[in-house]
Amino acid sequence: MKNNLNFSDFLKGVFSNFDKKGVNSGLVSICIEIPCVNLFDVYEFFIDKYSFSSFWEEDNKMSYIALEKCKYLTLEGPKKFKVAKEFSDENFNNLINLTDESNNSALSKIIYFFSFSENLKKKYCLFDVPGLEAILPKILIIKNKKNCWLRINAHVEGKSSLRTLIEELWSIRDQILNSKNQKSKNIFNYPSINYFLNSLELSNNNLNQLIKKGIKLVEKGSLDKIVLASRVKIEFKNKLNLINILKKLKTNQPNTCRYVWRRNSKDIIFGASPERLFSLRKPDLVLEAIAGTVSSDLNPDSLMESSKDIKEHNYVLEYLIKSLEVLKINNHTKSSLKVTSFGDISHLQTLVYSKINNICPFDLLRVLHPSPAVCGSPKKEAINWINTLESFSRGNYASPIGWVDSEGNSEFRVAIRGARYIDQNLEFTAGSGLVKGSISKKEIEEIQLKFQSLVKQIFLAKTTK
Ligand SMILES: C=C(O[C@H]1C=CC=C(C(=O)O)[C@@H]1O)C(=O)O
Repeated sequence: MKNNLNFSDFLKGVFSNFDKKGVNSGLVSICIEIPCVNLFDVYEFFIDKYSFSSFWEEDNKMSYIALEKCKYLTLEGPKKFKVAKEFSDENFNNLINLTDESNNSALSKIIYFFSFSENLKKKYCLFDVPGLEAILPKILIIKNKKNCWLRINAHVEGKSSLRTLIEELWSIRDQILNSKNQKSKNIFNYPSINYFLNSLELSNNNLNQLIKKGIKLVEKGSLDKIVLASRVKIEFKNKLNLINILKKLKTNQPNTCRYVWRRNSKDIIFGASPERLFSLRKPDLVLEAIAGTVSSDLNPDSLMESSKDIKEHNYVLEYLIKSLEVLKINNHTKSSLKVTSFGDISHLQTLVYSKINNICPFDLLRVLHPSPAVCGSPKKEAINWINTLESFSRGNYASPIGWVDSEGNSEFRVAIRGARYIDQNLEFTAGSGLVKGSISKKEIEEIQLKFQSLVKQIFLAKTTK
């Protein structure tokens, strides 16, 4: 059925559902199952054809490519989670589903990217990002294990515009099925890895000062924990081989979520995040504490004996559990502490499981973000110190990126281990958690390790397919 689906039968089915809805116009959503495809082939084929796109890939879980915006909202100011919820409610209420999909993975989705915090630096610059971007994508190509779907959302006025939309869906379906045979012929001519690494070295001086100030704060007891970050900008005039970077990240950084938010060809955020903020498959909620770091080249099990790393980790874990209490979620269980490898880097990890009924993803976001994994403890004081000490506005670094579906299921990651390609530069940001007992040399090495783990994948992506 997936392969030999017939256009006129499909058209008839959608028209008949449209008639049953008793409307003549509105925001419609149409979905078809398609044969299993390789998302990299598909993304490579479409990436230059659409200005906006987003990519999301988790190992053995639902993954997608979103192309073009059907509905779009951006916002500044403190009400971003409330407004994000309103956007979600309004669009999912209005969306007229003209096809039935029994599989949850295929449901309509709205995708979100928030900024870390309000821009308190008050120095608005050209490359600032919105506090909230919420997008109902026009096209969604979804994959979960061996199953794939294509979904299209658009406003239609009457049957003839619905027919045009179905024809467009059908044409995209044909292009997806042929995308494997149409590889791009771009030549990617990257600078050498030494060029990247030298630029990272140059950032060391300022970083040293920053980390020392952070350590002083926690040693004095002004804060229990603070996560301070460094930003390195490298001129990058070449075209970015994003697909190969994603392939490298998938192979070399397992257990991460590979993400892309491509505002247009000149502004692209990408990375591979190890940090899940939450996963909600109603009623099951999973929170994840990831903090405490070691290079996977060293003995990762040493983390289990590092009191400094365990302390750093426990601030995150305690915060997650407190957040559940704030939301009046009283029952939870937690996994035992373990070390998980994400490629070059290993972290301490604890999972927190619970069941929820009436709590929406935006309540979770409001309470959970920013956790001490990327901010500190106490939260307010840590944010103030971050704004005082870091010389840049974090923008989307360390902020929630994810999706919410029409049933309220949701998944959010923290946008770390990434870079922003902007105005012919590559901008890397990475940080490290400081607690009593942190040693500045080690924290700087940790930040360098985080930079290098991504730089390596970008460099490796320049030639190999
Ligand atoms: C802040 C970052 O990592 C966080 C996530 C995991 C482990 C971390 C740590 O051990 O310091 C950080 O809290 C970053 O990669 O920029």
